[in-house]
Amino acid sequence: MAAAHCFRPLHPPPPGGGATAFASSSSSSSLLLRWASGERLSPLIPTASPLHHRRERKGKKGALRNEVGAIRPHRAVTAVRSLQSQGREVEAAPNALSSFWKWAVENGATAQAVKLAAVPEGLGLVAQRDLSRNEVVVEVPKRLWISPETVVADPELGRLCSGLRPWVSVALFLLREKARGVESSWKPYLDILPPSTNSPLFWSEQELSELQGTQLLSTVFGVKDFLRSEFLKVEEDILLPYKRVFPSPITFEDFVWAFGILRSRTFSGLSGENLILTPVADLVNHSPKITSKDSAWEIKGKGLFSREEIFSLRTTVPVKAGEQVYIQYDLGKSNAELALDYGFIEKTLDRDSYTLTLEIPESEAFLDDKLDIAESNGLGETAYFDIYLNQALPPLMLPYLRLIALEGSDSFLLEALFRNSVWGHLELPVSYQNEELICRVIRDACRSAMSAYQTTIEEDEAIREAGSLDQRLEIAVWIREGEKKVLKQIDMIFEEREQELGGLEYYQERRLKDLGLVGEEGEIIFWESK
Ligand SMILES: C[S@@+](CC[C@H](N)C(=O)[O-])C[C@H]1O[C@@H](n2cnc3c(N)ncnc32)[C@H](O)[C@@H]1O
Repeated sequence: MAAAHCFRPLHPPPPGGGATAFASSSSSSSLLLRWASGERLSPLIPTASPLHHRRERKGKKGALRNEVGAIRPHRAVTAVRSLQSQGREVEAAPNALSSFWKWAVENGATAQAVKLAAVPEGLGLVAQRDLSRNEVVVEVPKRLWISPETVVADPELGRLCSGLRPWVSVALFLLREKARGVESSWKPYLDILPPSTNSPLFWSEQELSELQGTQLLSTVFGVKDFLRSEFLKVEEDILLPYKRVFPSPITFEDFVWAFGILRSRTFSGLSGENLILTPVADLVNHSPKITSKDSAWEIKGKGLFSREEIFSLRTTVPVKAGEQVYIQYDLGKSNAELALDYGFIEKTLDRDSYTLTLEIPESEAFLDDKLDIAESNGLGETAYFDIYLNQALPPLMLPYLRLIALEGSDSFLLEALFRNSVWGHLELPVSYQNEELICRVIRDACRSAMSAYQTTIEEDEAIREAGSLDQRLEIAVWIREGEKKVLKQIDMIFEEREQELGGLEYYQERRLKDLGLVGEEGEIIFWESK
């Protein structure tokens, strides 16, 4: 199977490349569904990804005693000959770790009771003593951050990169510094960065083929396509014309690497202009066991009189000596998002999701009215609904579906007279015909999406249970199994609904009850004179 021979557009076809839209079999219907996930993720991609649970704003929490001792380089030097990165042995210069710690300390980084060490996740931070919750473990002064400000202050890149998206300018900074080799003052940091992660952005065609039929695959194609167009722009405007600044060629793969580094190493809430790489703090790994919503980081002033900002990383749970300090990267991310951003998944079912994309077709006779109603309720011509395993459907989904499916004799609800009350009506079944249509279209779409996968849920389970999977294959199997389970769940919800259609109460019946013309059991009420 060659799934990845080309990148798909930002609006990718549905999983497996089948038909994009599903018109209902009713010839009069214009209900249109589009199934894809890439569309929503991709336009947001330029902002580097959140790494950890969001703190409302970059907080300057006033002066804080610098209570941490300097990192002593010798503490960091564990016997690491090669860094194990995501199951792959990555050759690292023997002294890379110690050089990195020495460099970080010389530039003002401090750490409390943690050492840098090789861990199953690559590199990580290991507690040197018992740590309580909320203890500061790493502090990184601003001069060690790599941010859009760093680029602006750069004598060569500052001018060249003005006007670029913040993440693109930081990516170019990383690539320029990498190319400078020993000339770069950032070399010790660049030397410990992994050459890739297990994000599907770095997978081979053969590895990607294991994702056949998945939304994640569509998203990967969409992101790659987006990255390619960004790369072609910077190549034309900066890389080729300014050979003096970029003497050696920068490839698309280099650009994807820089993007992957930003995506996997920036903390939640630090995106756009606030995007920063924070060497040392960015070595902290994620644990699914940490479910605390407490933020692990803040930005504050260093010392009582210093104005310099520092990035401060804390524990969010107690940690025993010798154990790794972990944080929760983002409670709100699905497994597909975790895979794309960081190259791992959580083996918990509540991260499995499927994004349902619904669209009011442009050909729709009542497009303006439907759009007006959707917009008044915080939705648009296209709406995305993340559906999670074992969770109820998003509350706005059914009203939106009923709105798209309104036609024929139900169209009176679109009249201006109903504008203030129509959403309330759409929250409940409108008519047998309307409700049946949405059930049929959703179930058809589920079946069509399911047919695009090359394995069944049972086959994936068997593959997983057989064990000893390569990490990337394990991600692929988990993702495709999870998506199918969610699709099956959606199908079952609408199957049950289909069976209930005859017993549901519809708009006209509710209206007659409101007018007192029909009783609770549907019986006609007569007014008889005594
Ligand atoms: C912010 S960096 C953490 C430092 C990283 N381990 C290193 O060696 O540079 C995030 C990356 O660490 C790895 N990582 C973090 N938590 C992980 C986990 N729970 N399972 C697998 N990999 C993890 C992933 O490669 C992820 O992209």
